[in-house]
Amino acid sequence: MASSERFQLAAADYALLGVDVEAALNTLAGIPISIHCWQGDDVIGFDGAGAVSGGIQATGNYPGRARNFTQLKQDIETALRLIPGQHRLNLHASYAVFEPGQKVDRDQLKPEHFQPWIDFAKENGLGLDFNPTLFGHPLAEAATLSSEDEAIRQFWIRHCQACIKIAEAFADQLEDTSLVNIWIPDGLKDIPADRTSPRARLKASLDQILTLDYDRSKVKVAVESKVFGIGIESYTVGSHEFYMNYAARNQLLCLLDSGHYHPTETISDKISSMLLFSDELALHISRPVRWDSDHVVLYDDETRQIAQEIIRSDVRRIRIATDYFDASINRIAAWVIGVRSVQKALLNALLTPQATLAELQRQRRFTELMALQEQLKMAPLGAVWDVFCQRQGVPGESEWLKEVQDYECRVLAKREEEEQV
Ligand SMILES: C[C@H](O)[C@H](O)[C@@H](O)C(=O)CO
Ligand SMILES: [Mn+2]
Repeated sequence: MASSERFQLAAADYALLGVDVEAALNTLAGIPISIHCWQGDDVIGFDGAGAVSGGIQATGNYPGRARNFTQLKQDIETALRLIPGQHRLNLHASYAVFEPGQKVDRDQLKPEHFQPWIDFAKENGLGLDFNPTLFGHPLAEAATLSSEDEAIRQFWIRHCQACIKIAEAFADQLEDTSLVNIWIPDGLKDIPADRTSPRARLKASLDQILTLDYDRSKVKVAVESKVFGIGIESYTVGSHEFYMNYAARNQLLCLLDSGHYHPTETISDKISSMLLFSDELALHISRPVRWDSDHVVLYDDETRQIAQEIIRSDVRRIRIATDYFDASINRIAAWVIGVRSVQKALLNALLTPQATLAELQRQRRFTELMALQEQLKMAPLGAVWDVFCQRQGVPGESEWLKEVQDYECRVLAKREEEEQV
């Protein structure tokens, strides 16, 4: 059966449930995802300041890692051709592009070091988001914004302020707001004697960062918590309670990463609570497997639940980003699978008869609610997704991988050969 016929049948099925498929497709086309640049090179960056650190790890050794701006840009362009819709690019400060001999340390970064990225964003109609990089650097070996060493703490404060100014340049040049997300790896391997002092120093550091004069209508600052990391198993300075309170008191965005909570704790359950108290919320959609392992996002239960909560709340108040890094598979495929999975989950949520389900819950008709929720799992989502891809000019489910494999032979394999010469 032709895809258009399958689509017509699917649309008719959804109409019986009271769902308007065309409206769902229009909404989906307008939801940007901030795609993390760091999947392309295993979070290494270009500034050569140090290997990835801070309790995060990209495991695997798949050939073809991007080694420089030109390669990473080419890989991102390839992935974008296989991802439907118009999106954003999420950069880390460690991806600054320096002219030969012009390298500066992270506290001295300026917008000019990101001009090639801004130009790239303009060419591709992308928004830009940003992250100070407080890991993979000699001054991040112990602690950063919570450091006992005043010189180190000030270095990272300057770095964060520099990043806010860079994001302001993104916003100005792209005429679009930019999110700056602060995540730090500070914590302790073993049982602390003093939990308060590092948190007090982190609070003072954030306060100092925010004394910077910047345009809050253009740059949105977010803070990202974590329950633990490798090597900091016993105590994380930037805990959820710390940042949730800090964000609320300072009108910042709280960023929820799906890998940063206890294994049975889900961020899908947090979205509705957060939005009752904040105008906006930021998300890192990841896939933790037993720990914050940053596996590629799949169309799995929690991703679907997150998407349901985004759609049931207000998608315009939520800044959605991906965050994972898998070095064991083709990195372009990793981007494509992860971002398309988030989009499929959003489509599924948009094709859900939300009002009917909510009414069943309100009337406490839980048997019917459960039966309908199960019925919906069999709904013909795939036929609608294929047409979405077609209309957006990207390959469908059974077609995109061929293009990645072709790119692997033409481009990625050559990188390995060049590296060996
Ligand atoms: C590289 C990112 O900034 C990092 O993944 C951070 O967002 C995080 O989630 C750390 O676990
Ligand atoms: Mn994250």
